[in-house]
This record gives sequence, C-alpha cells and structure tokens, in this order.
Amino acid sequence: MRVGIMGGTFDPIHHGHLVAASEVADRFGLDQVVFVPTGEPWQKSGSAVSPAEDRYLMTVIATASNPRFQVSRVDIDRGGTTYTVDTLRDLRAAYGPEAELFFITGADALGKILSWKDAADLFELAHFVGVTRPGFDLSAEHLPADRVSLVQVPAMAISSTDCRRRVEEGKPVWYLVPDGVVQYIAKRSLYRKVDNI
Ligand SMILES: Nc1ncnc2c1ncn2[C@@H]1O[C@H](COP(=O)(O)OP(=O)(O)OP(=O)(O)O)[C@@H](O)[C@H]1O
Ligand SMILES: O=C(O)c1ccc[n+]([C@@H]2O[C@H](COP(=O)([O-])O)[C@@H](O)[C@H]2O)c1
Repeated sequence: MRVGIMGGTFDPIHHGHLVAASEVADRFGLDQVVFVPTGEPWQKSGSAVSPAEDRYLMTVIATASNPRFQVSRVDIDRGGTTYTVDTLRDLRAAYGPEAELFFITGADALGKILSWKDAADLFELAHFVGVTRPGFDLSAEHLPADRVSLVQVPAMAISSTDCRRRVEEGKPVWYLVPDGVVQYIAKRSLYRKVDNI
C-alpha cells in the first residue's frame, strides 16, 4: 500500500492543501492520503492556534467527499508538541512494514525541514515530496536526493493566515476553503475578534 501523509496545522484547511494532496496522490499512485492535523505545532509564529478539535473537524469536513482521503488523530491524541518523527513512527506502526509512506510538504516547509526534531531520521522513515507553493522557492539541494521528490502542483496562492485575516476583516473565504469549512468557521465564530462575536 502506498500512503501519502499530509501534515499541517490546518487552521483552517484550504484548497491549497487539498490540491497538493490530490496532485501527489495522482503522480505517485497513492492508495490513500492521510491528513494529520498537528497537536501543538512549535514553529508557528504569531497568535495561538485554534483548538485542535476545531482544526480536526474542519479537516474531516474538507476531506469527507474523497474516498482516498483520511484524517488521523495521532498528533492530537499523543498530546504535547508535535514532531513529524513521532507522526511517522506512529503511522508506520499503524500501516505496517510493507506500506510505502510519502510525506507531503509545501516548499516553505521543505525549506525548513533540517530544523525539525531528529531531522536526519526523517528520511529513513518516509519518502518526502515537496510541492510548489506561490511565493516560495522549491529546492531539495540540502536534502538526500534519493529520499526527496519535487512535484509541480497548480498554483494556489492561498494560506491559512490569509483566510484567518479575511474572516477577521469580514471578507469572504468562499472558494478558498471548502463550503462546509466556511460554514463551520461561521458556526463556531472562529477567527473573529471577541467584540465581533
Ligand atoms: N497554497 C499551498 N500550496 C502548496 N502547499 C501548501 C499551501 N498551503 C499550505 N501548504 C503546505 O501544507 C502544509 C500544511 O500547511 P499549514 O497548515 O501550515 O498551512 P499554511 O497555509 O502554511 O498556514 P499558515 O498561513 O497559518 O502558516 C505545509 O507543508 C505547507 O507548506
Ligand atoms: O518535526 C518537527 O520538528 C516539525 C517542525 C515544524 C513542522 N513540522 C510538521 O510540518 C507539517 C506542517 O507544519 P506547519 O507548522 O507548517 O503547519 C506538520 O505536519 C508539522 O507537524 C514538524
């Protein structure tokens, strides 16, 4: 079985994430892509991230219609700071030794990967797939060539930061995130200043 892993804070999940996963699934003939919302990400600057359960539910809503997309709670249920080395060990244990694991990252995340915990071990645990992202250079020169692939995906100039800012400013996020995620954000009053609720 060939399993893609798309880790992210998903605050909120948007069409950039979904297109990246879909393209890599097609290119590598993946049987599944598992979206893994982070528990407590340690390299996110700025304000605190939304509760894990909200990010988890938005990820479930966004992926529900695709039979090849799954969502895993491993990073949320482990508790504490999320490290990809733990994600990969947990998913290896869940899928067994025969599974081929492909960890999908945008160009921004791939550029910082050597700063991740136990970075040298990561490339033993999975094949890494870096995807293009508007505004970032995609390069794997710093990484082991046989364990990293680069994939061009349709350019989606969308970020979770921009989606949060738009909601805070009362601007629409329709078509940047799936419809059900727009509705979930409104229902839970996410990303609004307290005096806007
Ligand atoms: N528009 C996009 N195109 C390609 N890859 C993306 C895109 N947006 C995010 N990714 C990748 O998806 C993964 C998870 O991203 P994350 O959940 O941090 O979203 P983000 O939009 O970067 O969030 P934020 O703006 O809050 O930093 C990362 O590997 C990131 O590089
Ligand atoms: O393992 C680490 O030290 C590490 C540091 C930063 C990010 N990551 C992972 O990279 C993925 C994208 O993270 P983020 O913060 O850009 O949403 C997600 O799965 C994180 O757990 C992992």
